Amino acid sequence: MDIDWLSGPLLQQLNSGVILLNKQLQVVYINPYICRRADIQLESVQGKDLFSVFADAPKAWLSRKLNSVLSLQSPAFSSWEQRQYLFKLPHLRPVSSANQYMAQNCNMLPLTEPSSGEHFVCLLIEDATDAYVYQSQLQQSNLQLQQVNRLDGLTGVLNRNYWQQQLEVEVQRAGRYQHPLSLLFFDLDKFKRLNDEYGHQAGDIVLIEVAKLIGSLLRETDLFGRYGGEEFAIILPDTPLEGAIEVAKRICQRVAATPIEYQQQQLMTSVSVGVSQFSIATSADELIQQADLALYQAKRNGRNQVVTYYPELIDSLKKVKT
Ligand SMILES: Nc1nc2c(ncn2[C@@H]2O[C@H](COP(=O)(O)OP(=O)(O)OP(=O)(O)O)[C@@H](O)[C@H]2O)c(=O)[nH]1
Repeated sequence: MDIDWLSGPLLQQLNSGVILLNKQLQVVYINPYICRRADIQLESVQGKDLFSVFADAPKAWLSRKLNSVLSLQSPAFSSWEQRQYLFKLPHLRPVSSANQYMAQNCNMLPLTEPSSGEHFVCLLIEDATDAYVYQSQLQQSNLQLQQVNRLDGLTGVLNRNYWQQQLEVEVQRAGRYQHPLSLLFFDLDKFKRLNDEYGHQAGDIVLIEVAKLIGSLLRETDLFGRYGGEEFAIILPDTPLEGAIEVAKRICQRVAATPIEYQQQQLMTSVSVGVSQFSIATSADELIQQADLALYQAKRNGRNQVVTYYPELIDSLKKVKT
């Protein structure tokens, strides 16, 4: 059966793009799908160089690819994942779609006219905008999920797991570049009493507000995490001991001076802070232990104050415990 009649209507109605080029990469044919989107008339572009018709196409890369299809007589493919688009064409998704141009998959096929033996290259262009948009949304959701997995659900500061990973990173960085690094450990004072007196919900609000207040006193590069129930920790990169003590004192003063609104009541709280520094401590674990010991000492000294770790502290605490 002769099916020559098929090609005309098919090319007219095909829901993908077809561009036929000769060996000089001049336009022989462009189907209506592309003409409509590129706002061109076939008659006015026939015989013109592809890159004069589509001035934004990646000329060096695409002409190399098309010439290799012609010389090797083997097909080539360009995916939207590799190059989002070859030709700047509008897509048919709603305007709200973030992607301005049609993402494209493009097959490049070598063709030979049977009677003359002349070689051509045919580009078949498929709209891959849906796949592009879905993948972008997926990446966005994964990113959000990753963020959520790093944060403490109640206070929004870093969770313990992620905070500890960051401490390892910062300790390695400080060791490698000989940068100062300090650590603050702090714990709300008499928090059990506050919970018992005003209820657990009031306790939660206090944790949220204290975390917010302290977060506002820190630098962008400081890493603020929730270590346990009412215990928090802050990594201060590039911060020597004196700077860390200053931050710790500021935290102590501001928390003690800031009432927290809860059901028309003003709740007062305070924190005790332990400070340690990388140089005396030589690992992440040691930094934590030393800040924790200093915090313990701050509690023993009467709370609402800052204590810096010093090596003799271990002995004095051992004596207390025995
Ligand atoms: N509301 C609330 N309370 C919490 C949360 N996590 C821990 N807590 C409470 O925090 C209290 C901690 O009590 P303790 O360890 O005795 O410490 P403290 O009362 O603060 O006493 P000091 O630390 O010695 O000043 C407990 O009552 C816990 O139930 C939380 O997420 N929300």
